[in-house]
Amino acid sequence: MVQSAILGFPRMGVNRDLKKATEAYWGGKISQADLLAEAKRLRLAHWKIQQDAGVDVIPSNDFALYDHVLNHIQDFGAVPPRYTKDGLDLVDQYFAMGRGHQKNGIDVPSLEMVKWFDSNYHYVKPTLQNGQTFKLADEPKAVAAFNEAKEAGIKTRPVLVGPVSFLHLGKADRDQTVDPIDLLDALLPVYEQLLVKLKEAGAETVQIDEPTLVFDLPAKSKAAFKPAYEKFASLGDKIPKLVFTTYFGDIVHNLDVLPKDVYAVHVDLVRNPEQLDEVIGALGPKTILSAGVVDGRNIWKTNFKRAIETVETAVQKLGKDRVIAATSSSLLHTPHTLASEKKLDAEIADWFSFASEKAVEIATIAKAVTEGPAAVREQLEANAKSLQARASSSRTNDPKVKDRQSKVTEADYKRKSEFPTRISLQQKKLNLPLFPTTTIGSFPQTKEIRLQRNRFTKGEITEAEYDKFIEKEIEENVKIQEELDLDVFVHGEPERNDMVQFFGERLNGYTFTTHAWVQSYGSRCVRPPIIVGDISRPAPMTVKESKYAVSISKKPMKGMLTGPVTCLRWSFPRDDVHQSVQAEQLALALRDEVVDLQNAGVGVIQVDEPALREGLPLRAGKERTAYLDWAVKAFRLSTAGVEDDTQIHSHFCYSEFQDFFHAIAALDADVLSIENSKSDAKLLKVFVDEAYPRHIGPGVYDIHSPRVPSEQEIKDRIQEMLAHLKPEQLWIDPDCGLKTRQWKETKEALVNLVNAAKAFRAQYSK
Ligand SMILES: Nc1nc2c(c(=O)[nH]1)N[C@@H](CNc1ccc(C(=O)N[C@@H](CCC(=O)N[C@@H](CCC(=O)N[C@@H](CCC(=O)O)C(=O)O)C(=O)O)C(=O)O)cc1)CN2
Ligand code: MET
Ligand SMILES: [Zn+2]
Repeated sequence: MVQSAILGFPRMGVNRDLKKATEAYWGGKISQADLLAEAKRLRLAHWKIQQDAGVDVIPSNDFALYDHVLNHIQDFGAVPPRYTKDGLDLVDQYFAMGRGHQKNGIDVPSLEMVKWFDSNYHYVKPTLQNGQTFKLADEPKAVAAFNEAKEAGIKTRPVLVGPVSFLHLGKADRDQTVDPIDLLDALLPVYEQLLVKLKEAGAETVQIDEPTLVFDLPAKSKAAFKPAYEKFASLGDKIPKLVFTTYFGDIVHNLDVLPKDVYAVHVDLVRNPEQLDEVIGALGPKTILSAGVVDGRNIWKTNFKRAIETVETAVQKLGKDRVIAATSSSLLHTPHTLASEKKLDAEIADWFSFASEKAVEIATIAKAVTEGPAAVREQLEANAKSLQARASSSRTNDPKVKDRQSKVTEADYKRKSEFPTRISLQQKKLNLPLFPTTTIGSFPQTKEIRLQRNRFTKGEITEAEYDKFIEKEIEENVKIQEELDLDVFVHGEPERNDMVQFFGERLNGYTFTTHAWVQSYGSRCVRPPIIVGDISRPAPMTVKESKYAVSISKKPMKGMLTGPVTCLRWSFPRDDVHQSVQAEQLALALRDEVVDLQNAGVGVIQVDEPALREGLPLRAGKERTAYLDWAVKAFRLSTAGVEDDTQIHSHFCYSEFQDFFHAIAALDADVLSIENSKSDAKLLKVFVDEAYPRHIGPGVYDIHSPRVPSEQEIKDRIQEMLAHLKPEQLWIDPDCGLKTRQWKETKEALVNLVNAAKAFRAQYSK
């Protein structure tokens, strides 16, 4: 029979229960025992959902209190010494690595956190030492979770990040020179012990995630697969059978290192259906194919007909016992359940499927193949009807939008003059000092702000009352910035629930949800709005607040928008229209907003594109070139409508600019602010090597953690930057927006930032 399998389930719970519990624990409101009990309750609830849906293979150890890669860092004894020296207990040590720890005389920043492949999820980077040794934890989380499920009568398949991916996704610690992949021999014994323990606990199979196989790997990483999996093969029955799992791309270019003697190989056939034949051809003689046919990254109902055909194609070649029907990746990237959405238009809701619904889908698909379509006739018919209704719905199509797109010309992508002309006009108007200071946009989203917004959403206060409240917040933000003596102000974004959802709620062509939360990092979640049709702007979206902010401040005020590519990437996009078309529609809507802001007296406008880098196709080549072309064009289309003396800023909070520099330069933004504080100034080198001519503010401190950087630390950062950049092109700012921070630490950090900038200003204007 064809089994159904899920590669991972969202962790937050139906009401973001995990978020609430971890934040309550951090805030000292619940005990560690309470937190762990809540986590246990959630794991069990999530296994039950999958069991009730009829899923055959249910994952365990996909759960994490903060991040699953961080779980491995701790369980493998790969904790950098700065987190072990203070004697924190294991849970607090774990959170210290995730978010830093500054309490009772202990002061450690967090480990670096970066994007998980091309998703909006972030993982904690394994951060390794020269001569790193590994040691398996006394109670590895994978074993504990397996046993926990077993006690509840549920047999699960533990999930591990594989050794090659664990190392490849890691890095050498600051001042260390080790190439992580060289640590393979040191690491493998820990996997062996862990796999043996899982086998002893009763695990028959283990899902071993090696998604790095989808990359163009450096030779050393690629060569590491063979010894690693030969080692596992040599352990025979002492360890569970391995399901070698890849996702988010095709593995055709790396088939020469695909292990032949693993029990099963999983591939993502939603992203890359075309790899099916070649992968089958490269399987070992007994290896099972796990076919990823239900999308782990989007919320559209699965096309049953197509998914079943794909699985059947595999069955024809391999037989029913050598095929598993699975989700394409973990369902981590999808919301918990559609059942929570009480306000969605019924017509549109019928097009969606969230994690809990996908569990039913994958079980249905497996059943259809095993028992024949008659066994699930009703489900197949209902599915075909939904898909047909969506395809023919008038709500997806807007001829006016298409007409405007057809009229875009080359001139629309270009500013009136080149940068040197623009910057001198801007300088005349703005009159900024050397090393101008600014922030990235948002100020703390306080409990009070959320509460008032919640009351407004529920109709407990009127729009006028809510607007008044927001004005008061803006006023307060301006006052604080005056006191801090920053140079370019922001209004603070108090009116925004999220930088993407806010725009989704104001654009035609979008729909949005009330409960469809997806984990972004740690306890932080996003509610991606859903693009269902052609996009247009019915009315200005941000002008009211920015105009008000301008009217009450003596210093230049920066308007704040989310760029077209980021709006696209952090939404659930349509799957029936190419992403470039959706980006262009967003760009045209934003272009009107940019011009409206300028005409309302906003002289500096920041168009954030933090997701531009994350959208870069994972492999170099034609696809990447094409992406960069349309993504850069979308940004330029959204910003090029302004006069020369309007200063366009853009912001990027994900580093790794090496393979990406030319695209950033091609945006032609007057000022860039980029995340830098954790990347050891190395990333700046590319800006020097390429003689980047425009202005740039590499972040001087990490905002993801409540830790306050000292003035000296910030000065050291600035000094490092000056080794690479000219004083007249340097701006001083934090790494990213401050919405997740408390006011206390925000003010303290910004005081230090402004003082550091002033010290350099004094030094350089002598
Ligand atoms: N979309 C997106 N992706 C991104 C980022 C981003 O800002 N947006 N930033 C980067 C890092 N990721 C981040 C992701 C989320 C958050 C974040 O702060 N999320 C908030 C939720 C933001 C939000 O939508 N807030 C809503 C709803 C708030 C809420 O929980 N309301 C309560 C009720 C109010 C209360 O009493 O608190 C409820 O609904 O139950 C609002 O402010 O209106 C959180 O998890 O806490 C920050 C950074 C990368 N990716
Ligand atoms: N303007 C946005 C903010 O400050 C940019 C955030 S990028 C994730 O919140
Ligand atoms: Zn940012």
